[in-house]
Amino acid sequence: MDTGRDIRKRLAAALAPINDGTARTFIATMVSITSWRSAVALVLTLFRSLTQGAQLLLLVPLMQIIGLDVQQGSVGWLSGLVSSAFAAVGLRPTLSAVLGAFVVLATLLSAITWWQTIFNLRLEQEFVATLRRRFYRAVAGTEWLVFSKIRSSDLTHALTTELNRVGGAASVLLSLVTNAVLLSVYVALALKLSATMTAVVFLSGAALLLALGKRTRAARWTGQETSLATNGLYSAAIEHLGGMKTTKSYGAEDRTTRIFSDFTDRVAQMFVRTTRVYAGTAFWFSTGSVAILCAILYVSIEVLNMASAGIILLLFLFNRMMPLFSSLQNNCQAFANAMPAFAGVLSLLERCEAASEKKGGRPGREIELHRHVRLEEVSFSYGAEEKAPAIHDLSLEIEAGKTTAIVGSSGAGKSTVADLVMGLIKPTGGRVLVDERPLTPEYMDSWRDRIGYVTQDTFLFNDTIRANLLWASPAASDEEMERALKMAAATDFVSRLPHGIETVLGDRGVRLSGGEKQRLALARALLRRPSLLILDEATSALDSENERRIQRAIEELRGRMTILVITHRLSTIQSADVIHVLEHGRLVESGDWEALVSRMNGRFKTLSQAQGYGEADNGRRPSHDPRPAPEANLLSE
Ligand SMILES: Nc1ncnc2c1ncn2[C@@H]1O[C@H](COP(=O)(O)OP(=O)(O)OP(=O)(O)O)[C@@H](O)[C@H]1O
Repeated sequence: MDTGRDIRKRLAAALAPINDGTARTFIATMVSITSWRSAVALVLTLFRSLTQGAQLLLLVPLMQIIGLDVQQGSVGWLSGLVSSAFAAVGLRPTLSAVLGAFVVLATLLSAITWWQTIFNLRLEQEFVATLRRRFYRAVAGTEWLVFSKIRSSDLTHALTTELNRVGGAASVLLSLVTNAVLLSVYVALALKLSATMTAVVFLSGAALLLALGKRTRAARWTGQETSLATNGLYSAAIEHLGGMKTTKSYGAEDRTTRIFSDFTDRVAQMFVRTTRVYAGTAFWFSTGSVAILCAILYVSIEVLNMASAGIILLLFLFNRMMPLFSSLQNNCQAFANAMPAFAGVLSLLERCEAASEKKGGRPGREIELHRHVRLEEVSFSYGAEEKAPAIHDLSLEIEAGKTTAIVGSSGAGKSTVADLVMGLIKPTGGRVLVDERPLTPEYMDSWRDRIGYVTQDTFLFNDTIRANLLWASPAASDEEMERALKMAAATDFVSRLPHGIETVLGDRGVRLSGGEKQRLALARALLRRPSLLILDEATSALDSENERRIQRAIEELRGRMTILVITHRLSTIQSADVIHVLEHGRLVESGDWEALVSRMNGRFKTLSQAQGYGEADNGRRPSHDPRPAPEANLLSE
């Protein structure tokens, strides 16, 4: 036989899935976000439960009216209570008064339920929206290096599906509290009627809960598996849709469809399993409830010889209580099922918050670029697993008002230098200085405000061109936008679009060609009138005509703006004031074009010759088309 300790242990095990740290954190988070609204929800629940209890009590005068004896035992006490309530409002418990009261209470109950439904839904949505905003802010504020190591599909999955499930958990929790309060009201009434019978029902209910505790654990397991399966489905969907062109060109549609189908099957399987757990529970509860109700009837009539009014009232009460046990069990399962989603969101959130970029500082911490950006013996490693640092003891200068180029083979560390200059990553050794001021967190907002950054991987919103431009510089006027578009050689194609600057761009700007997108991204950067314009392979998708136009525009900016060009293609940097050549994260050569191409056996000279720049005219005029197919780029190793 189970000892008290055994039962306590089993009870703790049954409740473990909803009573662990995650559940406690969930409740604490929900209460802290919804604050006083949680208290209002509780008060509404209490009102609703009391109204339902009062409605049930109206059975007592009704039984009296149809001729049952309601004066015996505890029913007599309840009958006295109801009569006093009627007397308090100056009525006698006649049939019409009782039915009238019933209608009033039913209307009140419907009104409270209606209000509670909307209130709880708002509460749930507010909770999820706040959590979602907090999550997004944490993600956006995460240090670049940490962010770049998190799978974007994990973040998308957490922000969408998983946070929806967390919202579901909030709703379940509210319903769990409602059911628990209602059950307490019924229990209080039942105790008044028959302590013995209530104890029997409670023990039976508890026994059922214990017996089905395994199912709550199963619900948590299916919850975990559902999180994994939907996460897999998300990343597969994102990867497969993003790579559809490659898939088609490889004729691999069937293969990717098969991979995708596996994920889909897994998700379907997990949902079926979850429902099976719920359905099993419902089966055992309804069967158990009937058995318990029969036992109650038997004991009340045969053993306790209870009066008929008491039996009817108890039957009504227990008939309402048993589904509440079942609902509680269901709530527990659904809550346990959603907890892995919350745990996953929380773990990502904590990871992002722990790696939050410490920037912002005090107002007035302005930084200006008047003289130069200087890298002083800078080293940088992406992680302990890296064999050699990405940047090694690098010292170089980006002079204000000049155009500086960084060239080098693929993986030489060019983009890492740009990230260091922007302060997106911190040197593991050495310093980055702006006008001899170390680039520390308190200057970061001011510094980034002064940067225009254009990459090869252009990112445009699914919105109008105007909105895309204003995103970078919200106060820009129409004239400024036009000027920026002109400087980026984008005026022609924008004016040819159906609605000009008001044209809505498709998903990631798909309606535009790669070169058009790059020109818009450049216009957006120029609109900020940056002190430092960083072009990281920014003209890689442009044809020679547009590249020349942009180069001309950039040349017109000379002296007004500091420009850092990172490129494979030497055609874009012929007029750069200084060219730095990187190799394996080290600086191997620096100088202007003439100086570098005239250096015997110089690395740059070799590179320029490999790209078709001959001896004639100081190696400026390519001996053949300097623009080979990108994959044949001769700077790549
Ligand atoms: N987020 C990252 N995590 C780990 N290693 C990285 C990361 N980004 C870059 N690296 C590594 O650092 C080195 C320098 O990369 P970087 O992107 O700066 O080179 P790059 O010269 O810009 O190359 P490319 O011209 O091909 O863009 C490479 O070996 C690369 O594998």
